[in-house]
Amino acid sequence: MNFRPVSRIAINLTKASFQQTVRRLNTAPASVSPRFVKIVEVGPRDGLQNEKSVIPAETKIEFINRLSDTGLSVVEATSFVSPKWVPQMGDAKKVITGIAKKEHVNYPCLTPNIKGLDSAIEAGVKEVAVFLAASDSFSKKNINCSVEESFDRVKPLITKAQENGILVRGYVSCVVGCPYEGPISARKVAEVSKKLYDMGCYEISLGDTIGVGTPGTFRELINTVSQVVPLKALAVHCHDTYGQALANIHCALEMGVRVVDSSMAGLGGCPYAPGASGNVATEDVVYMLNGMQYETGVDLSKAIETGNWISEQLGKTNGSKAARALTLKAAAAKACAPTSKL
Ligand SMILES: CC(C)(COP(=O)([O-])OP(=O)([O-])OC[C@H]1O[C@@H](n2cnc3c(N)ncnc32)[C@H](O)[C@@H]1OP(=O)([O-])[O-])[C@@H](O)C(=O)NCCC(=O)NCCSC(=O)C[C@@](C)(O)CC(=O)[O-]
Repeated sequence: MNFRPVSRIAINLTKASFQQTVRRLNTAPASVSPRFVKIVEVGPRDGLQNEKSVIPAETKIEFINRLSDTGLSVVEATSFVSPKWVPQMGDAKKVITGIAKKEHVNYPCLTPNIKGLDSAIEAGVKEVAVFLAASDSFSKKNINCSVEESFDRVKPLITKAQENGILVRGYVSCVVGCPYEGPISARKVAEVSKKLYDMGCYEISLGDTIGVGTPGTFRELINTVSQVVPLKALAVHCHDTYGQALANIHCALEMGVRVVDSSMAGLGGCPYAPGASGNVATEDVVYMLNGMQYETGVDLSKAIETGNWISEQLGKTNGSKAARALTLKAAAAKACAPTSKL
């Protein structure tokens, strides 16, 4: 089942009804089927932003096109951030205008400020994401302002995006721990999440930026945040530094969350989160969800092909365990198959 893209529907609405309608439509999959989990693929953005070698725009474009063919309904494509801060994303316009956009896929892009939003609008982007943190120290390192100042920065951005019929997703980073401050309280995360939701973000993605969470901390986190933001508007974004990502996602699913961020081949990491590893691999998430009879719309074999392809382009081993196991299994089966006689 494919997730219904809302941007083209929402664009004709009056501003007053925009926010409510967007929320209703974006949470539709869960209400249509409680077994549907929306996967937000962040590989082209979070996955590649921290790569040291320059990745040609053509490779990024082909990556996104391949992702669009796997059945994913959301592929976060790039970031309109300062190239001085994240050089790898300096080709945002070339990438977003170069892809073959599919009707059933949304292609959100990160925008930290009005300048980024303006560039995104110029490039025809229909959905953007703002990214804040629950930790002042991380916020200062990542976007050069405190958490409080970041609200002043994104408020006019959200308003302008809505005036232009553009959807806004909100990220909250460091939801369990901060690389500079240590543990972060669930109450602080709830406070930032509620403020972002009230400002008009249709979905709040809870980012365990350095992957320190466990099902214990995730349970407390989701319990606390869901008291102020509806569960159906929450997503989880788990880095896998301590090998806890799938367990944390499982915990979130059991609590009713139905949106999961992940990155093909487990690529990723924030340049301003030292020591953090990649995101949970999309292939591993799909494998787990298939086994639990959840629906994602994602074709696992196409996802594995795409993850293997991008890993080859980057000269890396595919970080997905499911992809490695299934690729080896397929190779072994091929080697054992009787050769046909000519
Ligand atoms: C927010 C700023 C811009 C503040 O950075 P600043 O230095 O305070 O900004 P500024 O307004 O003083 O501008 C500095 C220069 O950047 C330019 N500039 C300014 N804005 C833009 C823009 N949008 N696009 C292009 N250029 C821009 C601006 O024009 C100027 O250029 P100059 O005049 O010196 O030539 C900077 O800190 C920044 O870009 N940070 C982005 C960092 C980033 O992308 N981090 C990774 C994404 S977050 C993440 O990965 C976590 C997440 C979401 O995945 C969830 C999780 O895991 O937790």
